[in-house]
Amino acid sequence: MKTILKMENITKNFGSGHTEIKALKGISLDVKQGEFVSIIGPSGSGKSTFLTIAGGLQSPTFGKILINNINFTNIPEKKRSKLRFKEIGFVLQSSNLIPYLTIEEQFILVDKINHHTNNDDRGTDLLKSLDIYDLKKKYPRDLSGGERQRAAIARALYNNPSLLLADEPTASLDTEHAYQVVDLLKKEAHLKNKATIMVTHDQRMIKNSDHIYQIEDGFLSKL
Ligand SMILES: Nc1ncnc2c1ncn2[C@@H]1O[C@H](COP(=O)(O)OP(=O)(O)OP(=O)(O)O)[C@@H](O)[C@H]1O
Repeated sequence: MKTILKMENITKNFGSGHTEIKALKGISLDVKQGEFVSIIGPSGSGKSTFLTIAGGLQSPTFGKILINNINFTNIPEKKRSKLRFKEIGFVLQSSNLIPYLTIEEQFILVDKINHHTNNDDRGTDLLKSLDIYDLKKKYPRDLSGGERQRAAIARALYNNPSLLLADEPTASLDTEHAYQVVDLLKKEAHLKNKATIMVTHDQRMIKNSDHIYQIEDGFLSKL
């Protein structure tokens, strides 16, 4: 299977001098098509920093990132954001839905940006599999935190990215919906060949992952 994400010796420092924080200390990781990878670690260990760097939302201090064999670290920002939009789906802790669009309109926006025609079946399937189909005409502000989170997951998947990066996707969900979300992410990885990384501190969610890693104090190790 093709390698979708390749991270080589990634370091991230914040600040300088005696206040410098070394958040990531030389992390290397390959994720292939169809792999579901979980990363666990305590609060402050560097999980969110790792994920945002993997997706090009911030740059590493040192090291190299390749997405589908394209060097993500040294291309111009305009090209990087285009590639990011096409290839990467983010599920972030703050749900990144557009506040003035209904849930179904969020999908239409994705199509417009991509110059695609609307794939109603795909949108319907995703909303149904996350139990939020009946909410499709509502705005994000009218949903509960957990429903918003699931809508953000549906939108990230709708775009059909080759790499899916999910930061604590089950944090605001009850147990039943948490398992439902993880099952869907796994299914997308295995059946639709997506490289998926889920960062979580919930040990219950990492069962059946293809690989499990731990981040501790800025270091990544395989479990
Ligand atoms: N923009 C920033 N400026 C300065 N320090 C930062 C910044 N972002 C993160 N850090 C620091 O880097 C370290 C790793 O933070 P990060 O948010 O990646 O941890 P985390 O494992 O995701 O934590 P949590 O589980 O609590 O979300 C922490 O010490 C944090 O304070």
